[in-house]
Amino acid sequence: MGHKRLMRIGVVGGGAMGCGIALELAIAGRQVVLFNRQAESSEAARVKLERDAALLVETGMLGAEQRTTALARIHRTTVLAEAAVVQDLVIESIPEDLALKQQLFKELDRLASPDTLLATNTTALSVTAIARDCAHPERVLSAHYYLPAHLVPLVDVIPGEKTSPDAVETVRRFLEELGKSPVVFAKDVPGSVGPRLQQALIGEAFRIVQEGVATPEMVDRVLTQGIGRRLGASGIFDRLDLVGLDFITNILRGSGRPVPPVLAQKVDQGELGLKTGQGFYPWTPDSAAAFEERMARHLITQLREDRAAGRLPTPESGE
Ligand SMILES: NC(=O)c1ccc[n+]([C@@H]2O[C@H](COP(=O)([O-])OP(=O)(O)OC[C@H]3O[C@@H](n4cnc5c(N)ncnc54)[C@H](O)[C@@H]3O)[C@@H](O)[C@H]2O)c1
Ligand SMILES: O=C(O)[C@@H](O)[C@@H](O)[C@H](O)[C@@H](O)CO
Repeated sequence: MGHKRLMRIGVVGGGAMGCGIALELAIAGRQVVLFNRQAESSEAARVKLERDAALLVETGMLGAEQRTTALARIHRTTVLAEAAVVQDLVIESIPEDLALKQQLFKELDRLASPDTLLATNTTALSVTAIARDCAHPERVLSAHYYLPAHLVPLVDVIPGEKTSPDAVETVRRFLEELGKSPVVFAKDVPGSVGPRLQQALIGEAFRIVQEGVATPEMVDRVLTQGIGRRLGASGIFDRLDLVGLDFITNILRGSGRPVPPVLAQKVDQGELGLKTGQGFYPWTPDSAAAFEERMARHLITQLREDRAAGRLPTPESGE
């Protein structure tokens, strides 16, 4: 089935997330109407858009002329109807408050024609609940971006209980056209996957600080100079395959932690990761070497940048 190309987009809530979303849309040639309730917050959005665009130009991600054209595609308004009427898609990014979002979606649902898609950027609320008072909940879905929205590729696409498959597929394709990496999740589970993983990390970080094991600065250093560095090139399951599923099982057992059944089963079957050609992923010698090389290149890039910026000492040459 042919899917509608989404060219006119309303963004409601020009704060930290809404500005990044609007900028990326405009760079990709979309006409954007960016709604803020107050003239002051709309002016703050203008300043933020200009600053973010300037950095893209400085880093060579965007030409100077492209920047001017893109910013001109963003029309800022304090009139909600302008962001909702005659749009192909409206993306909501107002504060994380269910009653506020329900009220806004009721209003958007009334203002926008039934073929205008409505997306929420909620982090942890149910999209089904947000669409509760909409007459057309089939066009409401969640498109959860990550901060800063124009620089992090992942967008979680989450259908509500009544969202039409066509709306989901149209938004998924649209995000790909923008150069994003959309992942469609099957269930409307508040918090979906990324925020849930982050909350586990945040919870553990607080426990570590409260137990007096490390200061917040130490925790941040462990992340930025240690485990966080690798996360740009690997996830959890491919990394476990790299270190060996038997190895991680021994670590869990040694520290008195339960071994998840899916992990124990893999180890019992001799599926230990890269070294056996099968773990959570299948591996060939070539794909394993490519994975290790990609990781090494990623780490080299970060080392080089940190040393050049003086964030890490440059090692003695040994000459
Ligand atoms: N900040 C993040 O890391 C992040 C990441 C992903 C998703 N989100 C989600 O995005 C949404 C927005 O977060 P943010 O960080 O951009 O917040 P923010 O406070 O920076 O921006 C919210 C914007 O909405 C405006 N606003 C407030 N009340 C409004 C209303 N009733 N109607 C219309 N506009 C209103 C504010 O003036 C502001 O411009 C939240 O649902 C949040 O959970 C945030
Ligand atoms: O990291 C992000 O950009 C988002 O997922 C946020 O909504 C937020 O950091 C939550 O993950 C916190 O749990």
